Amino acid sequence: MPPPPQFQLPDTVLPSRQPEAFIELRSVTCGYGGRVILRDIDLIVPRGAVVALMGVSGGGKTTVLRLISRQLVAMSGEVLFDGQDVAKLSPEGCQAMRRRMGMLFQQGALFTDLSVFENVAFPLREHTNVPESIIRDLVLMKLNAVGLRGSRDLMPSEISGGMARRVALARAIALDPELVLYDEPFAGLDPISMGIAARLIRDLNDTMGLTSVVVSHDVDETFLIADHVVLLANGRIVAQGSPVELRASEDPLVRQFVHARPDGPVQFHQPAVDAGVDFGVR
Ligand SMILES: Nc1ncnc2c1ncn2[C@@H]1O[C@H](COP(=O)(O)OP(=O)(O)OP(=O)(O)O)[C@@H](O)[C@H]1O
Repeated sequence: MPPPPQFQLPDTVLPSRQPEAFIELRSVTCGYGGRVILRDIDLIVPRGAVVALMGVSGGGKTTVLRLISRQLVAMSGEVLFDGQDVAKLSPEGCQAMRRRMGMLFQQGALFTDLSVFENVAFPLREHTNVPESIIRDLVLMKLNAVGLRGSRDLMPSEISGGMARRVALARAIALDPELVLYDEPFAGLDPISMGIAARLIRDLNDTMGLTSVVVSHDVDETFLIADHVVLLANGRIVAQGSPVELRASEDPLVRQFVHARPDGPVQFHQPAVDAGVDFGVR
């Protein structure tokens, strides 16, 4: 019997569909005071995606957020925001770029002397001249989006930690950003509040047409909502892929991370002199 005909499709028949990059890091090396923290990093955050930055403590996750928001300038390489090299922006250009970002940083606590309403209104009053009636509607819409319209008159001291995080989220999206950067949005939350916060990040991303970058240590919550997970260790991206791909990975470092094992390629003990020497038993 003759062999079946072989078909070879030319490469051009199957276009390689690259997602549109909203944020892109190209060969970025950066650090603080001459100390290199991230070395030759390439990273793409596609428009509309939820991308999670995860990995060992001190691995440089927050540093990536600082690069994107240009609080830190790379030693070499490029950081592109919607195609623009952020290092080349004028002070006005940088301000305009930051207006397109919402940031929910760990230390971004609420103003304790302002009500929930006033906390969310703050960026609108700072950065726009919209009349009071419109500010009211915008604030109530954002509070509604995080489920706290009814809590507008409470003070930060009168709400739970999980609610406070949601108010901070409403404040981060007050100016209708295109990108939201989250630094450890689940830290210190109980499991239920964590689940609510995670769902909110995903829902707001999709309903408001945002792009989100989430730094997190919480594998379960983050894997539930992320499209793409980037694992950072020792100043490099050591793995990346969808949550499903990372869970299925056989790579020892990925396995250690996903299954929260204390030992593996990342050691629990930092380098130290022999314990016997320190404890005087040898
Ligand atoms: N402002 C700074 N000046 C000097 N060194 C810094 C500064 N900020 C961070 N570092 C150092 O850079 C490294 C990476 O810090 P970064 O906060 O980006 O890590 P991370 O992965 O977010 O850590 P964690 O998960 O613990 O928050 C750490 O070794 C840290 O000590």
